[in-house]
Amino acid sequence: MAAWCLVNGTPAQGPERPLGMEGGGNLDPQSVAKMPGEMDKPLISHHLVDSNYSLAEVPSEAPKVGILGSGDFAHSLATRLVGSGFCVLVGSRNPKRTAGLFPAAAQVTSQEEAVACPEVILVAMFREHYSSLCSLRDQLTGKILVDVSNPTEQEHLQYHQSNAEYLASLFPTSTVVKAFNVISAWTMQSGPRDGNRQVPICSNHPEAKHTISLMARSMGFTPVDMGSLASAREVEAMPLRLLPDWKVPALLALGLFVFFYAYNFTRDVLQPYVQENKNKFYKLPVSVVNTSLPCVAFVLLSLVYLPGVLAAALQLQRGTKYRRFPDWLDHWLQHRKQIGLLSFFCAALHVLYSLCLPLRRSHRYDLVNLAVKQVLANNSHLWVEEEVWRMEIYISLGLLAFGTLSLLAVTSLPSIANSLNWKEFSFVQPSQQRGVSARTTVSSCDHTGPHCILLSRSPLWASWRWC
Ligand SMILES: NC(=O)C1=CN([C@@H]2O[C@H](COP(=O)(O)OP(=O)(O)OC[C@H]3O[C@@H](n4cnc5c(N)ncnc54)[C@H](OP(=O)(O)O)[C@@H]3O)[C@@H](O)[C@H]2O)C=CC1
Ligand SMILES: [Fe+3]
Repeated sequence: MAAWCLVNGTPAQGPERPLGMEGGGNLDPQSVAKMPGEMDKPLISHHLVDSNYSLAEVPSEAPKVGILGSGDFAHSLATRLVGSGFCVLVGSRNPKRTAGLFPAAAQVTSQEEAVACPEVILVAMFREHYSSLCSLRDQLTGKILVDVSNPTEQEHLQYHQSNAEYLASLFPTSTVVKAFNVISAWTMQSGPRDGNRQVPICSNHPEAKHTISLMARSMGFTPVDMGSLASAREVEAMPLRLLPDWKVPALLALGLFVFFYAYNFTRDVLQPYVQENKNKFYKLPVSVVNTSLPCVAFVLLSLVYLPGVLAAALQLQRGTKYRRFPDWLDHWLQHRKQIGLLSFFCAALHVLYSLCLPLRRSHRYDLVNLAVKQVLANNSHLWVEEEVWRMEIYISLGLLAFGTLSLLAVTSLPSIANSLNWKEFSFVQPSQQRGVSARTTVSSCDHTGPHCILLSRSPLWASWRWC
């Protein structure tokens, strides 16, 4: 049995640390959720356990959280909450059947018992079953109900009221908070990783929102305040979106690839066939693809830098930088990161394809044919100095260019970009510090320096925003 427990910051027991609980290790002892009415109790700041942790070992002062439902998400929530030092009560319609599935530290009981003590109840059920909880309305009065549900696409279109607002309408005497729906059961259980730490939270009650924010933080997530419960519909739509920012850049890359593929096919395959009756159709899967990829990469890379130049030219022409850009330019500026990463993707594919070229049988036949020709010509030493140098330099420059592009791509990862300061970032992505995006019109600013320039530093190919 492994447990590592810090009570008031003091290690209480042995050092084993279960896999997947790293998020809990980031806890700031001061930021752990304190439930209402528990503000003066000793703080359990850090509590990592494995699934064999028994209930008896959860300190009695641990903040209590109830979970209604015993499905996949309830199980992940319970595991994560137990690992973060909470005392968890799971309310099931059939506790005997489901008890064995939960960590031993979580108490699986009836729905009535699970909601009796805790001030915070996580409703891990589907919308259509919310009404089955109405019998608990009196017990839930004054408590915080956290709606973690995600509608299906069809439900999202069908209902104009979000799941959270629906829950609030069923329980008008409780406080409803929307949270955790964007986190998958797997992430919830294994702990937050880079990039998916953010938990949008909304509610009409700031105090309840604050409580759930602290709870999310103590579970290793980063709460994002989304305002009132009216935003719940937007929050529920988040998991339904499929790469929304990538649609236009991906279509652009595809369009460019089709164009260059058609051009290279006509030039390298069709033209020799028509004019010289040479069959070079074997080039379609590798050679033509490989010739098209760098063209796409180059054009995409130029499209990353072009809007910054256009924006600067527009500002020069207008004589001011404090006016909005046209919508098309603004969208273009905002999609530079995606376009840049697609450029990197095409360049990486080109490198791989190029490395595989000598593996092709056609290449081996070409080499053998060349050797035979040399023997027939009685030429024992083929060495064209210029060709040799040309190829050496070509490969070296290609690799250097790819290395530079990789650096741009790596520094565009949020975790790395966030660890760089302004000077470091502008050193790596120099031309981008002057990239301009001006959805922002700023009225109260002296516009004198970088402090007014940097509104958002989303990575990369640089969505640095200037006012
Ligand atoms: N799975 C995931 O990755 C994520 C899920 N969610 C949300 O969490 C909620 C639960 O999802 P998930 O755990 O996957 O679903 P499951 O189907 O695994 O679990 C749903 C649970 O609801 C409980 N329940 C209560 N009343 C009823 C009823 N009348 N009929 C049927 N079941 C009832 C059941 O528990 P019992 O029988 O013990 O009462 C059941 O285990 C959903 O709203 C989902 O959108 C959100 C983010 C991620
Ligand atoms: Fe090349």
